[in-house]
Amino acid sequence: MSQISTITGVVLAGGKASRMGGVDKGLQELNGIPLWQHVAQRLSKQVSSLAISANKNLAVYQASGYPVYPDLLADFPGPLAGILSVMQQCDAEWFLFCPCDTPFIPDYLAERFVQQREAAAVVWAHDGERDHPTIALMHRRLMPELQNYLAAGERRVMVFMRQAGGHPVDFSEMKQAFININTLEQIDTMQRHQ
Ligand SMILES: Nc1nc2c(ncn2[C@@H]2O[C@H](COP(=O)(O)OP(=O)(O)OP(=O)(O)O)[C@@H](O)[C@H]2O)c(=O)[nH]1
Repeated sequence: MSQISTITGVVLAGGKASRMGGVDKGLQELNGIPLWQHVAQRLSKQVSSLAISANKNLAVYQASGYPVYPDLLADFPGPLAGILSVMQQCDAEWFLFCPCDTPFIPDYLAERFVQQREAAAVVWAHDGERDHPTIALMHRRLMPELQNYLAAGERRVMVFMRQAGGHPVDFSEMKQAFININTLEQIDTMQRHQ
């Protein structure tokens, strides 16, 4: 993998899932498999180790054998809080973050991120239409900047990543792989149309 030898993949499963009525989104099943596992299966083939960021049902996630890192910042909700908390608990250099609600991510995410990173400390996926800032390859040297950003009351992922000198990486040929699931009705519809 050119200039990056090891990457820790992280499934982000620690959100509130308010659009699902507050259930644990990662544990909702699509075709009999929990959403987080769909992502883990695709991600684990691309990285040297895998971890899970979760805040509820920790024992269920831990039963998978992967390390599970809860958020350490109770007052800082949002994906960036999960990202920072993982970096504080896991000393890997490079992380490939991916939300638990994108079950069809490409199997060449890491490869393309590494190839097209140039010198950036963070890059994220762009599907040709939309940015996906929580699908991102990120270096731990951004930790202090991220800490300051959150401490200043900021939450927006995209704003932070641009400010940190990052850039999007194009995956427009695989736009459908970035479908994300936010409601239980969406899961229902997908299963009915298969
Ligand atoms: N660790 C952690 N992950 C989070 C947090 N908030 C969101 N995420 C994750 O970030 C990804 C994108 O989250 P969103 O869909 O924007 O938020 P959500 O809480 O999952 O869902 P909504 O409340 O319906 O917006 C998902 O994988 C979430 O699990 C958080 O506070 N901590």
